[in-house]
Amino acid sequence: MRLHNYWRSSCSWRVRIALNLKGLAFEYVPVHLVKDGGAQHTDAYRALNPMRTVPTLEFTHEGRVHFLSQSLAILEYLEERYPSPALLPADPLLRAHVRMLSEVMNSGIQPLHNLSVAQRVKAELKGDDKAWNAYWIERGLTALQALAEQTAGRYCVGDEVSFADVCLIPQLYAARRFGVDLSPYGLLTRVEAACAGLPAFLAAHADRQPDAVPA
Ligand SMILES: N[C@@H](CCC(=O)N[C@@H](CS)C(=O)NCC(=O)O)C(=O)O
Repeated sequence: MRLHNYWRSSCSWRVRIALNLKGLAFEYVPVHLVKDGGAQHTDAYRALNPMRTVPTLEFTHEGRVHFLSQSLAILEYLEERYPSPALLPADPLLRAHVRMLSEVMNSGIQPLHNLSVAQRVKAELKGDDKAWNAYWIERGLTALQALAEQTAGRYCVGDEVSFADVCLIPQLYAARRFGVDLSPYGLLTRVEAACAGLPAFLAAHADRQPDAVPA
């Protein structure tokens, strides 16, 4: 498998964690989102992913090369193809809770602070992109924590790592990056601390990737 991704892209990071948790080796293919206007906008990359976003997972299945994008679709594919260890609970209701929390981040937070959105807020609307990002992240994390209170154990849903935790860790990194005060989010940062020591999470961390830029 080859993962076309970027070190501090939260969506890429989700897939790196899931691949690591499932023990799946992958080749790291960096896609620089900023340098020279962004490699995601090149014809070569658009042929793999017309949405011009990372991640894209490239792999061969039954003799054909596939390019799968949309991080949650990739997580679902990995879960079905490589079910152990499970990243969704067996119980249908708890699975729905995991998906609900994941979607809060996937469709309710990340798209609003995505690079191309923030770039337009700044360039076209002459707005404060950092304040814009922080606003949507805070609003989303407040909802996320209230929702997670229904199910949290050691992790977001019970005591097993799930998609929700896989989405949470990069989301909190992005929150800090945009100056969000995480002190009101005790439940979320407690789950983050529980994940932090797990090897799969450690290896997937943005700062440890080959294309990471030291602070
Ligand atoms: N829903 C997509 C979102 C992908 C996405 O927005 N990726 C960001 C990085 S986290 C990106 O590539 N942004 C590039 C840009 O906005 O130009 C997914 O989950 O994969």
